[in-house]
Amino acid sequence: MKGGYDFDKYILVVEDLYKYFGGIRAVDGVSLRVPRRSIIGLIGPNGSGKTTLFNVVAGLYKPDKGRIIFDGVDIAGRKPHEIYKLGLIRTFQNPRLWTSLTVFENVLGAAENRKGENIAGALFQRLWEGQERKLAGEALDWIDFVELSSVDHMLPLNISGGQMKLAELARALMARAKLLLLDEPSAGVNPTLARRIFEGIERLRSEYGLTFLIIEHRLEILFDFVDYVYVMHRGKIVAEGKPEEVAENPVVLDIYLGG
Ligand SMILES: Nc1ncnc2c1ncn2[C@@H]1O[C@H](COP(=O)(O)OP(=O)(O)OP(=O)(O)O)[C@@H](O)[C@H]1O
Repeated sequence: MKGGYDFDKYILVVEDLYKYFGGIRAVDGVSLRVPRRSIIGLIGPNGSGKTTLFNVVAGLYKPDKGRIIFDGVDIAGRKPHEIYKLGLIRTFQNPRLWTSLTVFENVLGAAENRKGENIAGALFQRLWEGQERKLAGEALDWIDFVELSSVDHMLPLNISGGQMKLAELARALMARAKLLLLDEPSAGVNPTLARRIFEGIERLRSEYGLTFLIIEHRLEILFDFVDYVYVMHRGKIVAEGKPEEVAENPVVLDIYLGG
C-alpha cells in the first residue's frame, strides 16, 4: 500500500485532480478509483468535463494539480506516448486511424509502440519473417476478435464508423492495453452493433483481464455492462454507485432531467 491505496486492487487512482482553461473549471477536484478487471462508466451532460478528464489522464493535457496513479506509477504530467507504452490507452469519439493503411496494417502497426518490440523500418518489408510473422498472426487474431476479418484488407475510409471504432479497439489490444479509456464506443453505431461492442468489452475483461473506463451517453446500454458509475457535472464528481443506484439518484435525475 502506498499513500493509503491498495494498488494491487486498483489499476487507476485519480486524486484531487484539477484542469482549468482560463476561467473554465473543466476538471475541478476529481477523485476516482478503477479496480483491476472492472468496467466503470463515466457519465454526465455535455460539457461536464469527461473528455478533459480522459485527456489529462492519458497525458494530452497537463493537470494543474492532483495525482494520477496508474498500475502503481504516478503518471501525472507524463507524455502521452509514455503513458500509452505503460498500457493506458484511450480511444477517441472519432477514431484515429492511418487513412492510407489497411485495417490489417493499422492493427499490425500498433505493435511498434510496444515496449521491447523493435520492428520499425522492417515492418512491411520483412513481414513474413520470424517475429513479424508472429506479430502478423497476432494482429489477425485481434481483427478476428473484433469481427473485422472480412474488411481487413480495406482502407478506413471504406469501412463504417462502427467498424472504425472496432479497428481502433483492435489497435489498442495489439498495443497490449491494460486499461482502456473508451470515449463513447457506441456513438453513431446502431443498437445491435453497440451491444456487440459492449459484449466484446465484457469478454476482454473476463478472458483477458482487461480494465475499462468508459464515457457513454447511451445509458440504456452502458448500465447493462458496468460494475460502477461515476457521474460528472460542472467538472466535479457529483454522484457514484452501482448503475441501479445511480439511475435512481435524485441528484443525477435532476442533472439529466431538471437541467
Ligand atoms: N482545450 C480546451 N480549451 C478551452 N476549454 C475547453 C477545452 N477543452 C474543453 N474545454 C471546456 O471544458 C469544459 C468541459 O468540456 P469536456 O469536453 O471535457 O466535457 P464533456 O463532458 O466531455 O462533454 P461532451 O459529453 O459533450 O463530450 C467545457 O466547458 C469545454 O468547453
